[in-house]
Amino acid sequence: MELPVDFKNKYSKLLGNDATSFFASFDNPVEKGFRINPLKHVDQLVEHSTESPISYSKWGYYGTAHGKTIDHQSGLIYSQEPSAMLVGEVAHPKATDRVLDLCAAPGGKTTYLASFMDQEGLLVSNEINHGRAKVLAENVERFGIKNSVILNESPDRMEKPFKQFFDLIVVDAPCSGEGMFRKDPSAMDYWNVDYPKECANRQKKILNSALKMLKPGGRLVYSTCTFAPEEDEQIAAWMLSEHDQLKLETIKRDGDMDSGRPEWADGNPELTKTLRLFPNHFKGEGHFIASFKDQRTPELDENRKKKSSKKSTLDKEHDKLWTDFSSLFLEDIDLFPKDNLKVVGEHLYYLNANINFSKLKYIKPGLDLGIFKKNRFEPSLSLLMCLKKQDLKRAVTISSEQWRDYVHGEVITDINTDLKDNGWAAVCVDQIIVGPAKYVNGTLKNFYPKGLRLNF
Ligand SMILES: C[S@@+](CC[C@H](N)C(=O)[O-])C[C@H]1O[C@@H](n2cnc3c(N)ncnc32)[C@H](O)[C@@H]1O
Repeated sequence: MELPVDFKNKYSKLLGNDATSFFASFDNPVEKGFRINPLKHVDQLVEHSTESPISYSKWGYYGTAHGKTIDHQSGLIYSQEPSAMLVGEVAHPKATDRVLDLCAAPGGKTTYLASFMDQEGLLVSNEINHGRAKVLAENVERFGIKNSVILNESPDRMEKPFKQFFDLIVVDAPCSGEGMFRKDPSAMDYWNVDYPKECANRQKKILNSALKMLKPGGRLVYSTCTFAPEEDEQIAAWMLSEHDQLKLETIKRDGDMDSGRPEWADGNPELTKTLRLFPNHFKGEGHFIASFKDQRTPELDENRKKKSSKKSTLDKEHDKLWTDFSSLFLEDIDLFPKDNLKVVGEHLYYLNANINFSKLKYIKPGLDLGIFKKNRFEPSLSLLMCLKKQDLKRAVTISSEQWRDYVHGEVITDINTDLKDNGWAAVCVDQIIVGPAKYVNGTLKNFYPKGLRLNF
């Protein structure tokens, strides 16, 4: 790979004897990986092998994730480069935390964080770029994250509505992307020797906003996919010197992981608590991670455990349509307590938190359960994706050959089911829920979203 001359000069100086193997590693193949989604509670993948587990990731495996498969399309797996998995591991939220993923698209870190949270707590995923935020929403939908909000905001506009709100914030910052040169050589096109400094200025702005949203006592995990000290150790050093309340937490390292280099910043020995991944030492792309803890005493938050009153906040008509649907479709209608439901436009959303959306641009103000259409309720793919088969009263199992016809958008005719009445059904392949359909006189009318349909 032809690396920029200025890049080679810079890292020859910084790395000394190690520079030769560092540059040589850019000619090695990219390491691929995928993760299993624990929210799906499915024991076995259909099309992927789990022979090569990644030691430091609870859900990670080496190997390629294939897109046009039941595993991927139903959210059983998420394709992620092995180094990026470590960011989620370091962040490691508690199930009940309020978590913000501030630079979230396409959703690699968000889906990792959700894996720890077991559908509890609150996960707000924000992406500044509208097109990328839409992709993020699709990935969150497929992964089946129940307690999710997706925003399309710039971090500074979030400071006020979310003042000291989050227990954990992940800033997977936009960066000069040097660690991705091998995976995506086009990242070299906009690289120049001053680019890391420009990125560092933007990172400081994003981090200042993030810190305003962090609760006293909270944690902030910062990561980049670049080798540039300006965006890595120097940003960590700046965080410590500008914000007295912050301390670095030691990130546990295996032998092939490097620590941050104090001498590449202000010499503060604390910086060895940060983590660097070099592709000539580690089986993955280049990454940097720092984990900060706010030292102040957490304030008690009395409003946190809002108890469900089972009282509907919906108007009478919407309440009836949802109740009619959910009592026929779900084993337990309290999976979505009524005081956490709200109608926005014609859509019904579930959200287990009080967020004032009036000044926020959002893609999804909660889990999109479905849409009200003239006297009926139509369930969404997002609703089905966050359920387990045992949550359902109405499921129809099809074969994996029929699945190809289903995601292609066809009516499924040759089915074997105990269902007697026509109406909504979840389409399943074994234990895996793959999407919605309407059971009509022995056939399945296809409601797989048009925008997601696949051609084989
Ligand atoms: C490294 S990527 C995030 C990857 C993501 N966390 C994942 O794991 O899939 C950085 C993201 O920051 C977004 N971004 C760019 N400028 C930003 C800004 N000023 N504030 C917040 N985010 C920004 C980019 O659009 C990009 O999606």
